[in-house]
Amino acid sequence: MTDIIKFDKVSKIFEGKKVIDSLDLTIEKGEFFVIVGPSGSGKTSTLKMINALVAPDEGDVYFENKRIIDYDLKKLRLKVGYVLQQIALFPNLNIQQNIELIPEILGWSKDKRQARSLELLEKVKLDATYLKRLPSELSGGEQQRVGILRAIAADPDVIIMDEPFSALDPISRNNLQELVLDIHENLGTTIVFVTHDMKEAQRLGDRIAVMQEGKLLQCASPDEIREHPANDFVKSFFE
Ligand SMILES: Nc1ncnc2c1ncn2[C@@H]1O[C@H](COP(=O)(O)OP(=O)(O)OP(=O)(O)O)[C@@H](O)[C@H]1O
Repeated sequence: MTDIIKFDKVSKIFEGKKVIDSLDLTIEKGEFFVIVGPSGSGKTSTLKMINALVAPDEGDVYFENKRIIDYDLKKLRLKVGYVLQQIALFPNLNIQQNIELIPEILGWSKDKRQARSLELLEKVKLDATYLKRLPSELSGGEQQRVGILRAIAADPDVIIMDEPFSALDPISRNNLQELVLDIHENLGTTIVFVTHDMKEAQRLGDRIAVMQEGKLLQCASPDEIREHPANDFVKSFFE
């Protein structure tokens, strides 16, 4: 296995408080990596370092063996698909335009873009009539499906997802968990997924990083954590 992302003694200070504390973490290519922890533990800040929305105050984050700070920002962001909790489709663009945003920036031809949109919609069981609809004409679960398609449309090297399903009802949530597992299995894309829900973490993750107050408590497979929790906090969080 090769590393795709590496955190090397990374700290972040916000308003005098160390919200990430000397984080060492390696994410392997093709892995479904879940970061879990209570509110305020530093999950989102950690995730945002991968697409340079947050910069470390100490240490370095590496992407494909190159320091994030040495990347051209636009190039980096094209390599990293981003799915947010709030459904972040552009409300005035139709579904097709939303999905084709990055392929268009990358200069794909119209035919290639359209073929990709149709292929992706089919993957999530939405028919071609959805192409011309506006986001407001879709349910929350459907919008989040399209949000995921937009993130994967141009085959990014990594998809980062920040609590993408927490605003959805349990059925949509379950369906979308299946969808990302399916995408992961079929495309083999590295996924870094933030959640505060340990059940979701166990269902999705090849490995889980458990954070508390900016510190990494344990990083291991779900089975390993279940069998050998690093401390009482991890144990109770897992139960
Ligand atoms: N831009 C910012 N300015 C100041 N403080 C911030 C900023 N971003 C995050 N923080 C603080 O850093 C700490 C960690 O926040 P972060 O969002 O990374 O945690 P989290 O584990 O993702 O939490 P949640 O599950 O509630 O989203 C929190 O105390 C938060 O208030």
